[in-house]
Amino acid sequence: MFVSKNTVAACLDYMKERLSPRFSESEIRVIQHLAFEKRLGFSRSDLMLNKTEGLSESDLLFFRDVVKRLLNDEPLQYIIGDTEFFGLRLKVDKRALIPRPETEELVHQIVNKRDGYEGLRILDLCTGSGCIALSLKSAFPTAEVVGVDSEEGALELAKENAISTGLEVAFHQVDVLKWRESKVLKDAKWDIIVSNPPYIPLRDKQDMCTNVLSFEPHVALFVEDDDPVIFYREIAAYASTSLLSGGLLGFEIHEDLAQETVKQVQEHKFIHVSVLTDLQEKERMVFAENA
Ligand SMILES: C[S@@+](CC[C@H](N)C(=O)[O-])C[C@H]1O[C@@H](n2cnc3c(N)ncnc32)[C@H](O)[C@@H]1O
Repeated sequence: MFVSKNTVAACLDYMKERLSPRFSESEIRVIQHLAFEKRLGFSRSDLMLNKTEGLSESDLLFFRDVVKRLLNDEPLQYIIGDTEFFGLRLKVDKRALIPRPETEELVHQIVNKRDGYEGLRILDLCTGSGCIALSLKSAFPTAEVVGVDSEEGALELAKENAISTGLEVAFHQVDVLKWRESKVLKDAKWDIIVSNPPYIPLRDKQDMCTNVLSFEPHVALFVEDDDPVIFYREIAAYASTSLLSGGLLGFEIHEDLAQETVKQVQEHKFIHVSVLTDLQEKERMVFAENA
């Protein structure tokens, strides 16, 4: 037994006591809410109103495991097993990167830029969990949406997310850096190409948190120090041949690499090239249109 009384209140106190050296009060409230929502389907108000309710032994084990894994630096989203992204509940696990709020901003920008368009053909390169592709399908129900990734595990997860959200997106295994050899990409034409590719130079590893480094797939994060914009160069080259005239190219980028990314795009004669900042005021997105 790890709490004196098996009640919701005692369990909340236990979580707070164990987590408070590492997490702020507001973070602990989020953790408590998500853990109780996952295990017992509690809303925030259920949590307030049911403090004297009893918990079973297996419930207590669940909450103890959540605490243990958090103290072992595992990201909360992997422990809970899902996350919310653009209003969709998506499964997440170590097969793919946890979708980030900045990426949600990228999706919002695309939706704003193409609001009201019908029958779009949309390609999401380096799709991971499928978060961008599925969000765009939910925003543009008449669109044909394709997501590609090099990793089998990520693609399995993306397909599971397509099933659980009921959104029809086709996912394919493609090495984006070898797009010239891809049957899926060759000869296809698109209205929108979007990508959040790996963009962290390996040298930045030393400054990164353990919960990212020890749990998230490195293939999703890192690029070689000597060519950190390799994905943008290849994707811009592909997009210049496959985006329709006026088609939109949208990238999430490394905050320090905006100008280098813009250069890759400009070399392919795109027009209306712009850099947008995220909510943290960091240069986070590049947009351009095919001439
Ligand atoms: C930064 S993650 C983005 C995942 C997802 N789009 C998101 O925004 O959360 C980059 C993704 O690129 C994939 N990737 C890495 N190298 C690749 C390659 N050569 N071709 C295609 N996908 C690749 C990784 O598997 C990973 O899923």
